[in-house]
Amino acid sequence: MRPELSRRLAELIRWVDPGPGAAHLVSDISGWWRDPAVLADLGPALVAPFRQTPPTVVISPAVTGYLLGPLAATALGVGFVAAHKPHDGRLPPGTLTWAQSQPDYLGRRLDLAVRDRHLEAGDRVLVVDDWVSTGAQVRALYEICTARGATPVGTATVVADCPPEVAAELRIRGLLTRADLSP
Ligand SMILES: O=P(O)(O)OC[C@H]1O[C@H](OP(=O)(O)OP(=O)(O)O)[C@H](O)[C@@H]1O
Repeated sequence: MRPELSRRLAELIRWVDPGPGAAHLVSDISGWWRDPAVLADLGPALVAPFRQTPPTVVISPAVTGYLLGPLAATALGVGFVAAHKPHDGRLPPGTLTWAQSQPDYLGRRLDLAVRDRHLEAGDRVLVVDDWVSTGAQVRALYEICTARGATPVGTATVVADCPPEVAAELRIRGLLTRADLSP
């Protein structure tokens, strides 16, 4: 099942020219959600490496992470926590824990925020995202978990496009690497 899923994930990516001045093509991964077999298989495949040390909750950053995190959480039978990227002065309600990321793949230092009441001391947290490049956003989420007294157990991602030492340090497990993809 795993090689078939990997092949379909790679097939379904489209590469798009984002417009004038762009240095390279960007990926359009919307096809992953349009394919019913991929949609059914993604959650179980993402969480498989983490079943022996079961997480108590899944967390994902806005916005594409919100599409994948609940699939992974459902596969594990645990809940899901949304990590917001506040913009336009709009914040989620309630008491929040924040972290600012290191420069991400676009050089952005992003603020990430999680509602305190959804992460508890003792939670074992699995981060889920579609694509990890520098690991900056993952690292910020690990900081939030630690600040709440929770333990990040690792990151499940579709594409682990980060240096091996980053993947090892942050315990990132991906279904694909850049080498699996084109161009
Ligand atoms: O490893 P990093 O350098 O931190 O980059 C990876 C992150 O960047 C992308 O999200 P983006 O912030 O572009 O938001 P999106 O999901 O709305 O596309 C991607 O979905 C990851 O969350």
